[in-house]
Amino acid sequence: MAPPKNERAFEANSSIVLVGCRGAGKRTLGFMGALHLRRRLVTEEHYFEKTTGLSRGEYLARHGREAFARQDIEVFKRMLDSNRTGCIIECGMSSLTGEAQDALRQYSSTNPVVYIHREKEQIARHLDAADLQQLLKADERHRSCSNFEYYNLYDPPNKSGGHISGTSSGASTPLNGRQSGPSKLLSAREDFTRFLDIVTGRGATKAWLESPFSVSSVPPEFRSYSYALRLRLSYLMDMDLEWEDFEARGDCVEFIIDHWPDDLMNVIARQIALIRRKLGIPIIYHVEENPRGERRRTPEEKDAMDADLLELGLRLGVDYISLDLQRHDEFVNRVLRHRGRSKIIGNFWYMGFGALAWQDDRQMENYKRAQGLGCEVVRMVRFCTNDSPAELLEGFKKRLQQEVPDPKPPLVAYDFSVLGVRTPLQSRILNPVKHPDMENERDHLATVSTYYHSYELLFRQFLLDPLQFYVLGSHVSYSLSPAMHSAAYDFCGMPHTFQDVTCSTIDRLNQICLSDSFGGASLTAPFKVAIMPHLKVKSHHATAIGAVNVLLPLRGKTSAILDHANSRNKAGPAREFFGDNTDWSSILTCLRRAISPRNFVQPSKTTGLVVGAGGMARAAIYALIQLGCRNIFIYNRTAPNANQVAQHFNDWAATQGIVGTKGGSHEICRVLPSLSEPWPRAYQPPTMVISCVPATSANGSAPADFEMPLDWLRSPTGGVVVELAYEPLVTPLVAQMHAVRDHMSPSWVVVDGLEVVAEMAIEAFELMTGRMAPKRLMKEVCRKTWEQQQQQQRQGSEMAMSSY
Ligand SMILES: O=C1C[C@@](O)(C(=O)O)C[C@@H](O)[C@@H]1O
Repeated sequence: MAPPKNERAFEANSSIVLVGCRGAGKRTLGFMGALHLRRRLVTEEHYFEKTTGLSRGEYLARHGREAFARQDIEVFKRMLDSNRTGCIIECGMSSLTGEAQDALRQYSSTNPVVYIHREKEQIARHLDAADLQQLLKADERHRSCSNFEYYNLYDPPNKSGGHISGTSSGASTPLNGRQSGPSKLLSAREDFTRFLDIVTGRGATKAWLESPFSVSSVPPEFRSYSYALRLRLSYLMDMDLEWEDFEARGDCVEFIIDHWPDDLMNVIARQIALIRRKLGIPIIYHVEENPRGERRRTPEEKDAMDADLLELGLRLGVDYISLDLQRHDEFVNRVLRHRGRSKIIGNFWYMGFGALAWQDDRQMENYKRAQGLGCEVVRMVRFCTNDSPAELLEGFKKRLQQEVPDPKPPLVAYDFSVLGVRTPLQSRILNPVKHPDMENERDHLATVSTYYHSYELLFRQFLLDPLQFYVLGSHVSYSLSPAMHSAAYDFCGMPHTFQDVTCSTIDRLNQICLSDSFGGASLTAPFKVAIMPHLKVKSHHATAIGAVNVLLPLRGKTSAILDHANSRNKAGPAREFFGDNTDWSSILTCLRRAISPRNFVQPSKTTGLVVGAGGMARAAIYALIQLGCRNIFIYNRTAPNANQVAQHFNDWAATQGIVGTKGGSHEICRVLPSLSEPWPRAYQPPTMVISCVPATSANGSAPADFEMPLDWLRSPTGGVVVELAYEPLVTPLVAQMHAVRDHMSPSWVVVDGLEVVAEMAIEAFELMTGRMAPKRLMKEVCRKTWEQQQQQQRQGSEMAMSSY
């Protein structure tokens, strides 16, 4: 049976329309979205004024209500019509009228129309109490004229200094109690830009092209092993764990709607937004047929309500929709027609006694039907007593391999009993798992296994191998990486080890890397640049920067990258290696997290300053370029080295068509020859400063002791200072910025070296193992280990003093 046509497959460049009530945050999101997608922002208000020469208020006052209404709808339609591609369109109050909604409904057959809504209390802050109820009621009508929905979760200013936000965790509190203070609206920006990547379909492709070994570039159904963390709505509404506790507990979340609280649609939208913000992993959206506490429904009632609930999942742009293929064709077809970019998991669940046996031909027919309908994954699950030996399922999988033509959608298949899934490894992908501390007596399917146990079992059954990982370089005995990575292995049930090995020759590095049990290495000086000519495969970023700090063995049996990615955590000979750079991405994450909305990068204005000219300075420059900064200054004590780095990036930028925004030469990097130079008057003072020089003496040279000349510190909107050194943690620059913040300008944010180094280890762990890192844990271990090292050093020097 051929699948019905997908009616929500839009061209990637189609303009995206934002509708919703006042106070929902459309303007801010529109602005962020336009920057992210590099599109033009069209606002209804501005368009009206541009078209009629009058503001809406003026027009109303001058021409009266009726003429205004006529003009308003006409301008509204013209705005949509003349901006069909390449824009983000923010609708104002007009979208509350019936005629405008009809126009939107029609527009939504070719373009994404996103209904933006949020917590009522947040909207109430922008409205009179009298208007509120009426407006909120009218606002719900936006659902019927849109085809996407975005819940704009409140983004509170960070008080504790430690929150998880999507793929990257927030800042922890530095030891002196000062916080770097992640920027307000950071999570909103991350959430919304990720949502837009889903709507436009550019997310996965981008991740894959840029860093094919990153966790997000291999979808869970294509990993060698993957696990779905089951989270029920009934549990989430009243959970006794914190969101942070769910970090790195599954490759994706299966969100199960098993309960219908009041205001169900909005509750679901909010929970999806929370899962995205807090865990940042793909979501499988599953609607349970018999929700708890509800009366038995007729089949017609079931179909109508469940189709609406599934439709909501599609509108929210979830990654996977779990679709029961045993439901009526009409029901199945409606979901398939509206699937958009969500992947379909075609389900055949046999829940009661008398489930079809694996050897029954109808099972094979079921699989083929799902394949014919274009399902991206097929999930076949059987309830059994205890009469189903493992060989039967294995036999089914073998038969399927032989009988069904390619391309075959990945299969999830397992038996479960009243005690849960019978053995956790029946299915290779999307096995159900639970959190170890989660009490949920209703969830038979997940009562047995946790992510930790399932993974540990893979190693115990020799499906995966214990490996050795390293940090390699000439000064690594101080490295915090071994403690962070080891803690993460323990957390994840991986028997790997991570050691620091001091070495400085390529021969020695080779010796280590050629071992069959070599898992990967973090590289530091002198290898970051020296290794480049020895690597056959490098990420696009590493090539641009000219430096590598993460090395992975390539053990795939074919040359396909996916095959190599799926050979991680396995031993064996490796003749080729892959190099990536997480220095730049960690700096970028820290900058993004700390930069205030007032200082969001504007290519034509924003200025960045990088101090230093080594490998890390290169990564910092690249991070600034990736953020959109086109005016970058380099200061280094030895100016010729800075000239060389500037030259490298100016040459590279020219090949990419990236140009500076000021001066005749269009160069993006310039060198500041001395600290006594005044800040060049043609440029704004920097709002992003990244210091990449040691604060203690290294290799016999004097410590850099860098501080910002006061003339360079005149940004009226403050900015961010990222200090990469953490020996000592309060470097002269950090101390200076704390003083500036206390006495001159509180809008400077300081990111210390431990925050960046923890981020580097987190990203390296994910590349090396292919699994999400337990970020909060790694950050805690980073600070604790550093404190212990400091204490040991203090004790050491006290002992040395007393022996005099
Ligand atoms: O600079 C750093 C920190 C590091 O050297 C460490 O010790 O953790 C590891 C390197 O890969 C990274 O580039």
